Amino acid sequence: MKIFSKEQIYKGDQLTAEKQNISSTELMERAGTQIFNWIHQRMQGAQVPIHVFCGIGNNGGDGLVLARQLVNYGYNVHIYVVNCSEKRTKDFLINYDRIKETTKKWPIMLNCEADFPEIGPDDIIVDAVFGIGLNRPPNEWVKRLFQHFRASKAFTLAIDLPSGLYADKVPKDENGVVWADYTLSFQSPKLVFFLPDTSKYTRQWEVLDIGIDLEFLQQTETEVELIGKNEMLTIYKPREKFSHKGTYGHALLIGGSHGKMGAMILSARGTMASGAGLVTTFIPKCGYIPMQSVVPEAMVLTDADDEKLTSITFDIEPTAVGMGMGMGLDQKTQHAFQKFLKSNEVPLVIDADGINLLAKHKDDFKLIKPQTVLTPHPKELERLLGSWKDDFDKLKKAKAFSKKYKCILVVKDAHTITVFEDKLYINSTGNPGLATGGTGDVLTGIITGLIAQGYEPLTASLFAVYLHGKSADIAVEDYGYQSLTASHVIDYLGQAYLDLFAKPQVQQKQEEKSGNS
Ligand SMILES: NC(=O)C1=CN([C@@H]2O[C@H](COP(=O)(O)OP(=O)(O)OC[C@H]3O[C@@H](n4cnc5c(N)ncnc54)[C@H](O)[C@@H]3O)[C@@H](O)[C@H]2O)[C@@H](O)CC1
Ligand SMILES: Nc1ncnc2c1ncn2[C@@H]1O[C@H](COP(=O)(O)OP(=O)(O)O)[C@@H](O)[C@H]1O
Ligand SMILES: [K+]
Repeated sequence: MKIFSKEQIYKGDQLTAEKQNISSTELMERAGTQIFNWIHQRMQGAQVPIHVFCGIGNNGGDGLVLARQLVNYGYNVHIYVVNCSEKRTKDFLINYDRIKETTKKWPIMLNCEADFPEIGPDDIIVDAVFGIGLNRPPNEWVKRLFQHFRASKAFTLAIDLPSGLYADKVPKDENGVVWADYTLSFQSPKLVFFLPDTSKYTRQWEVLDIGIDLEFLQQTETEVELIGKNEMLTIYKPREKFSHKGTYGHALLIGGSHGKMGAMILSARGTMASGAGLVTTFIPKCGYIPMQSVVPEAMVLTDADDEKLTSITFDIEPTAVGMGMGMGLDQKTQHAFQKFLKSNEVPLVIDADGINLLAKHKDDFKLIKPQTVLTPHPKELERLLGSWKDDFDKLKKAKAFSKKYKCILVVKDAHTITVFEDKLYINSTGNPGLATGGTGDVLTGIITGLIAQGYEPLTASLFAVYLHGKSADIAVEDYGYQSLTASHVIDYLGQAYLDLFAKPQVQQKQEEKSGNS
């Protein structure tokens, strides 16, 4: 799913109005009506007090359209105008007049803290104060209004995005933002819903279709994309009937050290489960027996050293290499790693201590070949890029790094973001059950396995991150967040593949009723 920028959203609105020959007021009517339909479908006329807080821009206009419809349908609605600026938009004013014609209970003007209404914990707040047009921090009293919302504990539904949140930067003061339970966003979700600094401002979100011009939606290239099942179905490579293990590549995994062989075992199992034809591991001698015993499907090559890697040499011809898992930072390992980077021509994934070694020897950045995949967690990313001011600064630095070295950066987090040059791909699967040792090693195994099978490195990264998270989403149903382990992610990977083609439950039920299968 495309995530449009603020500028693109404004352009889409304008183009839609022109092409569909409608006014911006009619588009606002559509937007507000969609919000109303969403609420009406769930509330069915229930008389819970609904407090609609409208700003003076178009977000406030949406709120007024909604409030008018709620009044018309007999809801218990209280309407407020958050009178924070003289600059009211045309469509706000039109809808302000319309609401005055609809009800004698005109909107209440809020000008300061003394005007704040009482809000009960079982009431509903609709936040239509600011949308994507916010261009400076709200006034102090408006910030206090947002805190008043939060203190009330009422269910808070934000329109388009929680007020006080910018579409393209991180707000400085968390008290100056509405903490929404749910956000109904027009046209596309906003990037800020997925970033560690700002995702806390909405627990859940949903996109409402307001009939923006289809051609515009399809043809506009966006910098950010949300990756879900639909995107993955188009890149999935089916297994051929007359195929054999040679068809699906030979993955080589390099890493491990005394006490950290588990990382390599998890990676190897992840690679195998991703569908690679053959897997070989290159590890220090001490890992030979554990690896052979736990992963009999994988072949093992060993370093001359017992405890660490000192010289990476092999006589196989891998189709993809994944390295760095549990590898350690010994100087001899560093030299072997550097030498390997210089000579390697095979598509490469670098993780964990591979990234740490690069970060310690920044001169080696130049050895990163185009299309190399790096999979840092936040701490490794910081070692690689230096510290950042906020999430937007982090993404800017990540894009610059990717552009400079033409590499793919898999920035791991609750919503992993894969960065390739100027594009950001946000993953939609995964859960906090993954916050446990070894899950990253499994991910590297899966990426390597997919590249070995012929997926392009970028596609392999996106698909692996998606499958890894999906597997955890399925496994968590059986194990819960606390007991989910990296091994479960491997065990459920098959379910994640199968889920790609699972029919949505509704469709399945309909087909069962009509006797289809
Ligand atoms: N396709 C879409 O997404 C559509 C969006 N619409 C709505 O339009 C919104 C954008 O509307 P606007 O551009 O009018 O802007 P908003 O209503 O989001 O924002 C605030 C308005 O107040 C002013 N302002 C900004 N920061 C302020 C501050 N700190 N204190 C006081 N005033 C401030 C701005 O000049 C702007 O006019 C969207 O978020 C959405 O709710 C709909 O009406 C129509 C369709
Ligand atoms: N709260 C979370 N929600 C979703 N995914 C998470 C969460 N925490 C961690 N993950 C995922 O788990 C993996 C952890 O990787 P990493 O930190 O490298 O672990 P390790 O080095 O122990 O293998 C990443 O894929 C990351 O995106
Ligand atoms: K809002």
